[in-house]
Amino acid sequence: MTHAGVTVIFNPRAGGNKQRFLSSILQKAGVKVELLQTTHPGHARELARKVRAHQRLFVAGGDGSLNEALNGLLDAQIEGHEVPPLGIIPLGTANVLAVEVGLDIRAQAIADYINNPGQVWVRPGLVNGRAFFLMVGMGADADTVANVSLKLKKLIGKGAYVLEGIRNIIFPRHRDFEVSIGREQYRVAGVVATHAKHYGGAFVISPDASLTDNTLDVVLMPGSGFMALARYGIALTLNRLHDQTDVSVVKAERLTITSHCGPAPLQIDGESAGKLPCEISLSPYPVRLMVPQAYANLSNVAKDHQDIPDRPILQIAAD
Ligand SMILES: Nc1ncnc2c1ncn2[C@@H]1O[C@H](COP(=O)(O)OP(=O)(O)OP(=O)(O)O)[C@@H](O)[C@H]1O
Repeated sequence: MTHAGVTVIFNPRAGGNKQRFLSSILQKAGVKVELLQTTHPGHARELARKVRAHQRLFVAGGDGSLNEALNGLLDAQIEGHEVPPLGIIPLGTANVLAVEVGLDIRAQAIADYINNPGQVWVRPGLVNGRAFFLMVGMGADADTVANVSLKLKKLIGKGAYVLEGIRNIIFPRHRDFEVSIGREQYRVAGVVATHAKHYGGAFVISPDASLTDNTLDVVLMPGSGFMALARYGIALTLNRLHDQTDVSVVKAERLTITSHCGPAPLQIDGESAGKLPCEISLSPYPVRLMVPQAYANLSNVAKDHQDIPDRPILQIAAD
């Protein structure tokens, strides 16, 4: 990759303030960066929209900040601009995208990645017009994200999600959805449409999913009782959710989901955002994601094997 200027969007609230860790990474990388600090939720989107294509843009924060920056790039693309490649400096609580692409979280490894990233093309997901890199979910997971105590998250990090998740298994709020994929209809208690293998950290939700595929894996969970929800939760922590006998994983480019239990919340890349009904598809605007070299090489080997072109095929006018 050529040595373009580096812009870093930093969320000082991600994962508690990790400014010192960021300074140490940038010092080790030895690059001069333009550092843009967010001052409010949604700010990363505004900042990313203005970063031009000749820069390399890194988001120092969690998956939520990365999602905002991704949406800023989508805004810029819709306005007709070329956009910069996007990378992650993982400072958040769960950092699922960093886990997905195998980015080591030690300062020196991140510094090496900043200086010498690989690159893959990704067609982000779109849900009701909002872009996502990782996943969109509804049911116990979205209720958990919507109701997690921010005070507790500050104190115990991911543990706050575990406690709220258990509460939502015992006292489920929303668990009756209808998923339409092509001509098929599924009545389920929970669903996650994922572009990533990983979920909630290092848990594997769908081993066949890939950020660089032109499909999403739709994980359908029909069981709505306490025992079923508890089993799904435990199976997820053992990376075995996908092979529960009542769970199915369907590959899809487009789906719609409606609620039979009122205006249920959505979680998008781990943040609570919007409510059902929703339409999910893949964005016609691909982005360049900066990843560790090993991940880029593996993706390219897989592409050679499957004869997939370098840049994703656009389907703007299709179906
Ligand atoms: N200056 C700020 N003050 C308050 N909130 C902010 C600020 N900048 C960004 N945010 C918000 O912080 C939220 C959480 O950020 P982010 O996802 O990056 O960190 P995290 O939640 O710790 O990590 P993860 O998503 O990996 O669990 C985002 O929704 C974002 O809108």
